[in-house]
Amino acid sequence: MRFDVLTIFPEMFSALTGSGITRRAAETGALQLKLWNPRDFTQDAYRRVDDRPFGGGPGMVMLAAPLQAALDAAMADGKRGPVLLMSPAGGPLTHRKVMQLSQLEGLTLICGRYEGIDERFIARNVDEEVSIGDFVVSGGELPAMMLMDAVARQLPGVLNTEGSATEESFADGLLDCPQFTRPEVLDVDGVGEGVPAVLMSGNHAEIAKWRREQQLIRTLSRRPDLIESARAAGTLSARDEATLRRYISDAL
Ligand SMILES: O=C(N[C@H]1CCCN(c2cc(-c3ccncc3)n[nH]2)C1)c1cc2ccccc2[nH]1
Repeated sequence: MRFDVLTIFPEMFSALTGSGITRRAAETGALQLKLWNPRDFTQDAYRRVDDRPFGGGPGMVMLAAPLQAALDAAMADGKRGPVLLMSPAGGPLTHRKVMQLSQLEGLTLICGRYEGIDERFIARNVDEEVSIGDFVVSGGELPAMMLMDAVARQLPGVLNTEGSATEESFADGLLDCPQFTRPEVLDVDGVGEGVPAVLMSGNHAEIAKWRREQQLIRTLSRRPDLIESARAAGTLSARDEATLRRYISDAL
């Protein structure tokens, strides 16, 4: 999948292509990233990408022209899917949205800085605004990298075990179960903490049952809204509902 990203800080994206799963995805070509710096498309000697806001007020606003020239160059390099603006005002990035985006051939992401982008550029070019949460960070770059990381994990061949992508948290709308690894007894402040016996049993049916129950219990206690969504989506089985009822009655 091809990502075209407009940013005045292209060097930030080495965090995505320089390590881990997304580094391997970039090396194998599963994830293709092309960065377009509006500063490279300025016409003035100072390579200006921002200016003072009309109407006054603090800070600076990103100029439309350099962004437009950078976007036009990206499009000339091959139109790739919708143009998304990373913004707190956007629709929430959810697992469902990530799955939808992962089906596309490509995406163009706009990363704003300063106090924002001239609205005329947004109105003319942006298909959709996407938010990673109700908070403001210094620029759209980190939100863009989070979106690309989440999408890349859903691309064929990116995760080692196919099961990971489908089994990971949110894939079935629930939070993840607790994970344990060696040592079998972990010395914490002189106290040996063990691992749930079922995980050491080798009984894969019982392990799967325990993990599903833990997912349900964790989700009910931390994100009950996700239980309602899963119920509405019809992804809770009769056994799941029985587990939830048992947990609730035990908690009363
Ligand atoms: O686009 C905006 N700001 C630009 C310039 C300042 C840094 N930017 C930014 C994007 C985000 C962001 C993106 C996606 N999800 C959460 C936050 N935080 N900060 C990009 C922006 C800031 C803002 C604040 C309230 C409502 C809407 C808003 N849009």
